[in-house]
Amino acid sequence: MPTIRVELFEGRTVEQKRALAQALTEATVRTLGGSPDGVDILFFDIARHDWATGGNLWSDPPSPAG
Ligand SMILES: O=C(O)C/C=C/C(=O)C(=O)O
Repeated sequence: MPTIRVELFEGRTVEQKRALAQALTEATVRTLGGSPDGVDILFFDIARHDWATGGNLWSDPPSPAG
């Protein structure tokens, strides 16, 4: 069964996650076949101070140079 991990910044609402779970499940079944009951969606809320891109934490203010 396909299992999809979604790692995202904390703060999204249950309604947003419900809508995303439904959209991802529909897209998975449409693309791969099978049953919606066979698709698992796992959400992982990540704090901005636990996520870095380009060496910079998302919790830090952007540098003046961009
Ligand atoms: O929007 C989120 O929840 C996470 C976004 C991450 C990025 O935009 C990135 O890593 O570049």
